[in-house]
Amino acid sequence: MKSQYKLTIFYGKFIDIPSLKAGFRIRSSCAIGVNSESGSIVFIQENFHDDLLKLASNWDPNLKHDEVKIVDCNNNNNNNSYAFLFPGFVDTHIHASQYPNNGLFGKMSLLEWLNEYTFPLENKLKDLNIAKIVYSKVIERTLSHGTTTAAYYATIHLESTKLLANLCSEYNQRSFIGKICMNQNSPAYYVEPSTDTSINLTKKFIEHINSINNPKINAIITPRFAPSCDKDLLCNLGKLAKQYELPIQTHLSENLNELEWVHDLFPEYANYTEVYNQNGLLNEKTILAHCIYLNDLELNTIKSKNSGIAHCPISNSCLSSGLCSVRKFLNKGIKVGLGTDTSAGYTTSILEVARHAHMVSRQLASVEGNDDCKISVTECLYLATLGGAYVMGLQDQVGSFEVNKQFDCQLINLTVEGSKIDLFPWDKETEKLEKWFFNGDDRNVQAVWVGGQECGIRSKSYL
Ligand SMILES: Nc1nc2[nH]cnc2c(=O)[nH]1
Ligand SMILES: [Zn+2]
Repeated sequence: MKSQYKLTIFYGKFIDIPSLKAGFRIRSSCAIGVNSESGSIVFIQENFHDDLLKLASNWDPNLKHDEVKIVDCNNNNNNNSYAFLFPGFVDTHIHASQYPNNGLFGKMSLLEWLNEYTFPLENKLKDLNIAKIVYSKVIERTLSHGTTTAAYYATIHLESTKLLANLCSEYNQRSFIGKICMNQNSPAYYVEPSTDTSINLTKKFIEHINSINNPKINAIITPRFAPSCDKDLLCNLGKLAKQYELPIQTHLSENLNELEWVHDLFPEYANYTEVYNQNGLLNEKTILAHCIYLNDLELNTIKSKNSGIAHCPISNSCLSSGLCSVRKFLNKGIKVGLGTDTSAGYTTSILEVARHAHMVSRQLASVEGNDDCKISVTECLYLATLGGAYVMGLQDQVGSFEVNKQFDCQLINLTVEGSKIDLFPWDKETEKLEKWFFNGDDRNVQAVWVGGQECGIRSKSYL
C-alpha cells in the first residue's frame, strides 16, 4: 500500500553506538527524516528547536504539508520521563521453529537435547496450521522485544519455510530465512532422503523468496551443522550459495561431544572449521553460531574469510555448552553479533542476551584471571545492533542511525507504566541507559519501525 506521506520526520532523543569502542552517541532534540517510499534516512539534524516543516521544505521545496508525517517522541516537557529512539536489535541466530520449546531443556546438553526435544518439535511444523501459529507468535514476540532483523532457521519442510517468509513479509520484520538442510545422522522421521532432495527444495525456496520480491526478506543457505550433512551436501550447498550469491548460516564448535563426533565423521579435515571452509561454506556472508572451542588456526581462517560469529551466551549456559570468549574474537577483528538461539536459549529477547553476554564475560574474567575478557555495556549493545548488522552484511543498511541507512528503530521508554526501572534525580544520562541495559524488558519497547514503517507489537495495553 502506497503511503500518502512522502516524508516522515521522527523527532526526539536518538541514541546509538557507532563503533565497538564509541560508547553511547546521544543526539538530543534530533530530527531524522525518512523517505516513506525507500524507508531510508534522508537527513539528521540534532539540537533542532524550530518548525520541523522547515526541514521538510529544505529536503524538497515542492513537498506539501499533508505529505509530511511528524512522529514526535520528544519528552523534554516532562522532567519525570525518559524516552529515546534506539536502533532495532539484530538477532543473528534464532530457530523460529523451536519457539514453543523456549525454557524446555531440562538437564540435557546439545546432542541428546536435539534428539529428545528439538527434532520432534521441528517435525511438527510440517503441518502448516501448526507452523502458522508458531511462526506468527515468534515474529510477534521478537518484534515486541525490539528485534527488527533476524536470521531464522525454519525446518526441513519447504511449504512451512515459505510460510515463515510470507509472515515475516506481512509483519514487516527484516529477515534472513533458512530452509534447514540435513541428510544424515538424524531420525528417520526428520531427515532428507538425499542431497538432490535437499538442494532441489532449497532452490524452490530461493525461487519463492524471489517471488515475494521484498528486499527485507532474504533466503539464507542453511546446512544444520556438519554432523547432519554429508560431504556431498555440504559441497553442493557451498556451490549454491556462490551461484545465487546468498548468505550461509550454520553451527560451529558448540559442544565437546559434537567436536569429537565431527572429528570421527570427517577425519580427513584438519579441524571442524576446515569442514566448512573446504566445501565453500565460509565467505563474508557466513554466520557461524557459537564457535566456543575454536583454536587460533580456525580463528585465523574465519578472519581471512571475513565470516561472522553469532555469540549465543544464553544458549551456551542453558545447554552447558561452555563459556565463549568474545574478546578473543574481537581482538582478532572478527565480526561478532548476538543470537538468542531460541530454544536452546530460553528467551527471544536480544536485550536479555546482551546482558548475559556481559555476565559470561565477567565469569570468564574470573576463571581466566584476565580482566580483558570483560565486555562493557556499550560493547554488548554494539554487538546487539551494529555488530549484528556487520555479521549479516547489512552494516550499510541497519544497526545505527546514518543518512542513507534504513530507519530500523525502537522507541524505548524507561518511565512507562509497569517499567521495572526506577530513575532518581541524580542519575546521569549514561547511568539511566545502564539501568535500562540491566533491568529493561519488552514493557519499555513502545514502538518498532522497520524501513520507516511501524510494525504492530503485541499487547501494549498500557499505551
Ligand atoms: N543450539 C543448537 N545447536 C545445534 N546444532 C545443530 N542443530 C542445533 C540447534 O538446533 N540448536
Ligand atoms: Zn542454533
